Amino acid sequence: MYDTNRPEAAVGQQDIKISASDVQVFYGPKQAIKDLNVEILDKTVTAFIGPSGCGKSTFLRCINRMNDTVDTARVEGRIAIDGQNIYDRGVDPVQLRAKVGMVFQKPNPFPKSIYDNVSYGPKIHGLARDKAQMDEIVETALRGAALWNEVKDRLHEPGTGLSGGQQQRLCIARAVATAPEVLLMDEPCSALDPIATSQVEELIEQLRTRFSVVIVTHSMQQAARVSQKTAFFHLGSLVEYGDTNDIFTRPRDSRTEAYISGRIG
Ligand SMILES: Nc1ncnc2c1ncn2[C@@H]1O[C@H](COP(=O)(O)OP(=O)(O)OP(=O)(O)O)[C@@H](O)[C@H]1O
Repeated sequence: MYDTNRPEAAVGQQDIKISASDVQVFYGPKQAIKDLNVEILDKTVTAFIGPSGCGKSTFLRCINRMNDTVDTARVEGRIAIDGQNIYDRGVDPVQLRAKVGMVFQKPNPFPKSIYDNVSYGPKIHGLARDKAQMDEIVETALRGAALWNEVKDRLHEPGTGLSGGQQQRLCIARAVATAPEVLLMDEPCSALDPIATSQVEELIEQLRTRFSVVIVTHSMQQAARVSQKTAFFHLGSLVEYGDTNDIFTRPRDSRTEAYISGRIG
């Protein structure tokens, strides 16, 4: 039913990058995530799938503490990156977000030039000594986001003047410019046409050679194409997590089976 003919051979014994234990998330009195435990691997694409409102984005946003910005949100439990609990008092969320980048559903470039969009993060984190080094960071990030050739002659034009697909790759360049270790993507292709979607999917395949990529997607075809691991969420619980191939061909839980066969959703 789904194309699961992906480079499985490339999935070996990767290290655990993110480890979540007994995570509960509340918005006011309402519980959005219940008793979540999961280990997400380095250099792997992990897809979060499940019906609308099941908590995929909520959990994704816990991984870089974006939920700190929601007044009513409360996160309990432990989420560790390389063994360090990101909710420890000493962790600075701004530093954390440089290490754990995020790309949103709707491309959201700053109202600045293409160059400034990409140099913004490196600038606030002091990653460049001088202009020459910043130029290099910007070029590397744009190349890494497969956008350099399209924009190299218009770096000082507004990022908002690019097409939707180019804007999303610009947002990916902006996220990769701070040399993150994890990239979180919340339905990154939902506003893109099929050509731009396949460019972003090809990019995801390249990005995972460098870091851990976690993607929320409503498209099961996309999850099957881009991910090696899949987590199925339902009503705030992580129901099933495993190799993407197994989830789509031999789901263990009847709720997963019902979702992938289109009976719930
Ligand atoms: N800022 C918020 N305040 C209150 N409740 C929220 C907030 N954000 C999400 N929720 C609730 O938390 C639950 C999980 O939402 P979440 O957005 O994580 O689900 P999702 O699986 O990503 O959904 P979708 O696929 O529709 O994007 C839902 O019941 C939602 O209404």
